[in-house]
Amino acid sequence: MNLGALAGITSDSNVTGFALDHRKVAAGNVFGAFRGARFNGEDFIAEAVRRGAVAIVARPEAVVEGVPHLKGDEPRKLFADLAARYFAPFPETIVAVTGTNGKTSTVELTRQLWRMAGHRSASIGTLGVTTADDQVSTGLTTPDIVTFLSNMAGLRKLGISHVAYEASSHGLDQFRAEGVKVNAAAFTNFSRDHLDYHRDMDSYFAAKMRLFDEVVAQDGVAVVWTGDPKSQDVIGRVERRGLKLITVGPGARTIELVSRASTPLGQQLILRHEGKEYKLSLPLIGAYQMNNVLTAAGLALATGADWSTTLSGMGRVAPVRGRLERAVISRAGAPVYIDYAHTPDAIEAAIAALRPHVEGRLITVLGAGGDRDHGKRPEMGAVAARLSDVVIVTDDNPRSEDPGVIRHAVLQGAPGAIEVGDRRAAIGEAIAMAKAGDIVLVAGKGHEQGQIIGDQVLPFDDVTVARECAA
Ligand SMILES: CC(=O)N[C@H]1[C@@H](OP(=O)(O)OP(=O)(O)OC[C@H]2O[C@@H](n3ccc(=O)[nH]c3=O)[C@H](O)[C@@H]2O)O[C@H](CO)[C@@H](O)[C@@H]1O[C@H](C)C(=O)N[C@@H](C)C(=O)N[C@H](CCC(=O)O)C(=O)O
Ligand SMILES: Nc1ncnc2c1ncn2[C@@H]1O[C@H](COP(=O)(O)OP(=O)(O)OP(=O)(O)O)[C@@H](O)[C@H]1O
Ligand SMILES: N[C@H](CCC[C@H](N)C(=O)O)C(=O)O
Ligand SMILES: [Mg+2]
Repeated sequence: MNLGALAGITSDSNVTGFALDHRKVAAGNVFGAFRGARFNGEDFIAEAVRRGAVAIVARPEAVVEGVPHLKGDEPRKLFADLAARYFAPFPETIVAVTGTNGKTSTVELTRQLWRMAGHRSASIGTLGVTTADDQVSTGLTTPDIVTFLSNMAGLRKLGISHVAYEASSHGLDQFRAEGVKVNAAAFTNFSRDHLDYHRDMDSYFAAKMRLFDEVVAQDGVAVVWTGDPKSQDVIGRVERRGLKLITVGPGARTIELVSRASTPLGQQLILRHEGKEYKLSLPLIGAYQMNNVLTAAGLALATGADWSTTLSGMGRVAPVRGRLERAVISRAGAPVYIDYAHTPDAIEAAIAALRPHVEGRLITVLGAGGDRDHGKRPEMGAVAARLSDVVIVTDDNPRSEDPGVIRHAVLQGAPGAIEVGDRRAAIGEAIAMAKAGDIVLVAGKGHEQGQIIGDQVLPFDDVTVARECAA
């Protein structure tokens, strides 16, 4: 593609791609030079040009010599828009989900509901790029903008018409998922996380709200879960911008949750839609999974699905990997659940999901990630201690930090807890102590396949380890 046509300048250069990292620049690439958390990409401009970059997208103040300088006050946004022109076309129906917890679950459930309605659908998020036939990991929840746009274009080439993606606060803040038309955007909930990256809760919330204020199309739809303290705030913004609004949850206008009762294998819901009541047997346990299913149903309706197809789809959803996944039943008869809870609110939601099924004790195994929000550690410990009968504090991706220091921080909130650093030993101990009627919850890693220690990723899968410990 011609640079002149792409960027609206005079240039005959041929554009062969887009690069964010100067080490990945190939001849003919447009290089985006951005200031990041660790490096200033502007320091690599000269090197990128030497490697064959045909244009540089950077702040007006940056120094660019030898090739056109495409200037933007928000250079990541400009880069995204140019890259989108290069990678287009994209799937015709695209929706995004934000919120502290529930994004992965909601995009995956949306993908399933679309599929059951006869569409070729995909999701992009923490689990990678998922289609009906395949799952490919990208390493991040919201991939970098080049990966994001090339994946979107690739999905369209595969014949996928519907895509749901996770918009993390980092991703929104760094313009990592822009340039495609977003037909609908959903809000799941808001609570503490990522205060290592965002200054405070207000700026964390503001980052998420870019999805509704700027990213979703002006003729798009907002889907809001009503059961969160921040829901009204989101609804207010959506109404001010004049977006169409779909609400789901308690007191909601579109899909109202009238009542909910746990059943051994799931939950029985009464829903109200357009004045009529419907009974739904949801094959997933836990209130939080119901929140995500209803939000996914809101997205399905927002993108043209009819109610009866959506309702019957909700009754047939398959579990999401690593979210309240029952790994094994121990020899003593205690079920062992794996859940990706890694925030205080998520620990509370995961425990609340299991409580109705506990006859004896709830034994929770948890840790907290290294190089992430420090303040959430004692809060996670405190929630686990308050709501469980036994707590075992262990390691969960210590990354560059001393694992003992992280455990100590979690234990500050859970003074009576048992400390077992090695995660396999901790899971083993929980399973060994569990009796019939007890339930073991192993929180924090869900679908993850590795334990990150320093720069190494050691193979580790909670589900497999739980099965091995129970064997
Ligand atoms: C803090 C953070 O979000 N960092 C992400 C961000 O990096 P950055 O822009 O700050 O990059 P930087 O390393 O400071 O470098 C600045 C610029 O110089 C460039 N550079 C850098 C070095 C060099 O030699 N040459 C070069 O060109 C970089 O490519 C970059 O463009 O942009 C990069 C590319 O888009 C991401 O890979 C990187 O994710 C890091 C690895 C990460 O761990 N991110 C996590 C915290 C994250 O994003 N998590 C969220 C939320 C999780 C959730 O709750 O779901 C996610 O969406 O996954
Ligand atoms: N609607 C919800 N309300 C409260 N907690 C939830 C909700 N949905 C999920 N959770 C909790 O959060 C965990 C992670 O869920 P999920 O992976 O869907 O969230 P996420 O927002 O994608 O997380 P991440 O920020 O890591 O990408 C679940 O295992 C569960 O413990
Ligand atoms: N997307 C989240 C995942 C956390 C998962 C947990 N296992 C951890 O390492 O803290 C993050 O990167 O903060
Ligand atoms: Mg996720």
